[in-house]
Parts: sequence; C-alpha cells; structure tokens
Amino acid sequence: MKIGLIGKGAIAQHVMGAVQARGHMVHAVLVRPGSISQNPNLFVGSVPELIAEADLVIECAGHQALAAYGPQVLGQGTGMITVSVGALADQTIADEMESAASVGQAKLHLASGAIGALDCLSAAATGKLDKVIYVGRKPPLGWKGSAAEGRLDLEGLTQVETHFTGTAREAALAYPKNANVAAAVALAGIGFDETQVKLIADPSIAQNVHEVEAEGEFGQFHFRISGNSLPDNPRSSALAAMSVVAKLEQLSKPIVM
Ligand SMILES: NC(=O)C1=CN([C@@H]2O[C@H](COP(=O)(O)OP(=O)(O)OC[C@H]3O[C@@H](n4cnc5c(N)ncnc54)[C@H](OP(=O)(O)O)[C@@H]3O)[C@@H](O)[C@H]2O)C=CC1
Ligand SMILES: O=C([O-])CC(=O)C(=O)O
Repeated sequence: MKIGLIGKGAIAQHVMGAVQARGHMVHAVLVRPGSISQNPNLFVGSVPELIAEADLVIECAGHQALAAYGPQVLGQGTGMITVSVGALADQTIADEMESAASVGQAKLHLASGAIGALDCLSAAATGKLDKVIYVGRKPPLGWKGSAAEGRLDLEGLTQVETHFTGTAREAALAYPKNANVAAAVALAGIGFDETQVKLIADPSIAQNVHEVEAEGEFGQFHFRISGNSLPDNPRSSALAAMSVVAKLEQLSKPIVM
C-alpha cells in the first residue's frame, strides 16, 4: 500500500519503520509547516499533498491533528487509521468524522492502541454488559505533560497516587495524550459515559500497566498488560504503535482476525 503518515513522533517513527519493512511505501508525511525543510522530499504541509498518491492515511499525531485533518482525508475518499481514539470523546469531532466518512465513502479505522481484549469486550457488548472498569497505571514520568502535573509532584512522587477518577469521556478529554486506551475500552464496550476510569501514578513500576475488568451476561473477565514504553516517549507504549501496524496488516490481507 501507499501510505500517507501524519506525525513524526515516537509512534510515527515506529510505524514508518515497521510498515516499510513489510513492503508498504510511506510516500508523504504531514508535519507542521516549520518542519518541512527537515526532509523536503518526504515532508508535506497539507492534506491534498498527503493524499495525492495515498491508498491509506495513518494518523499518529494526537487529537488535535485528527480533528484538523481527519474530515478532509475521509471526505476526499481516503481511508484512515488513527491511534488518537480519545478524540472521539468530543461528540462534535466524532460527528464530523462520521459525516466526512459518509461523504467520502471512506472508513476511519481505530487502532486498538496500548490495550488488548477489545475483541472480548465488543463481543460481550452484544449481550448485556453491566460494568466496565479501566485502570491505567504509569510511572510518574509517564504522566508528564498531562493533567496529572497539576495534581501531583511527579518528579518527587514517592507513593502510589490516583490522580483521576471519572468516566471514560472525562478521562479522554482531560488526558488527550494518556487516556486513548480509556476511549478504546469505552468504544468497544458500554460507551464513554458508562465506562469507569481510574488513572494512577506509581513510582514502583517501570512499565505502563493497563487493566480492564468487565461483568455481564457473558460472565466476567480481567485483562492486564504491562507494556514497555517507546524509547522516544515514556508516555506512549510500544504496543500502541504495533497496533497501528497490525491494523494495516488486517486491511491489506484477504483473511483477517
Ligand atoms: N491509542 C493508544 O493507546 C495511544 C494513543 N496515543 C496517541 O498518539 C499520539 C502520538 O503519540 P506519540 O507519537 O507518542 O507522541 P509524540 O509527542 O512523540 O509525537 C507527536 C507527533 O505529532 C506531531 N503533531 C502534533 N500535532 C500536529 C499537527 N497538528 N500537525 C502535524 N503534526 C502534528 C508532533 O509534531 P511536533 O513535534 O512538530 O509537535 C509530533 O511529531 C498521542 O498524542 C496520543 O493521543 C499515544 C499512546 C497510546
Ligand atoms: O501508551 C499508553 O500506554 C497509553 C496512552 O498513552 C493512552 O492511552 O493514550
């Protein structure tokens, strides 16, 4: 496939290497105007340049980028994978994506991100699903640049602290760089307003730990993952980048999970 990539950060760099290693071609990367000169053969500054040759766009740049570029990409008929799932907690953005996808007859594919078990949750949600709880736990520095900074002394933290309790919608909106998992769990399960979320800074751990508990007609499950973060960003788990690559594989193969 010919890929247009949005972003050049930690996730985008992993995705770029992995998709090229699988024989796809990244022919354009949409960056901020001030960065184009860093690699003028690859970097572009507008959606028309991004989608000119693309079979698919992959967005790895955050909520604001999805909201800014997503409608134009989809509306022009180019399918898109996004890792910034939490942006859909804003109903206006979700509505814009949906109507652009309908106009362009294109799909927005949500990467599963740093969590697993979404298949189980979405199957369970076709029956009666009573309760879904997501707990996200990261080392203090994994919360740098988030709303936790205003609530805790992250640099000096010596004990486990919960800095957020609320719904998945509140979490995704308040922590755009850290609670995309809450949004993915919500979308797979019982929705943004029913999914309960707790976010924790834990100085005793070195990985990003995500847990989901669900109960319903299907029974109960508990899923826990300890994810390594990406070398260039302690906030983001490597699995989030890998899930984008997995989604691309699904889209390019005739038999898929
Ligand atoms: N679903 C999931 O489980 C996860 C999702 N995420 C989401 O992925 C996003 C990216 O993560 P990560 O790669 O680690 O973050 P980084 O901070 O490493 O990289 C973000 C990149 O996006 C670029 N960017 C941001 N806004 C724009 C814009 N409007 N136009 C062009 N480029 C833009 C930045 O450019 P510049 O450097 O010029 O600012 C930078 O290259 C996160 O913000 C988060 O929302 C992250 C982790 C897990
Ligand atoms: O990468 C992670 O571990 C999770 C994350 O930041 C998010 O959910 O946005």
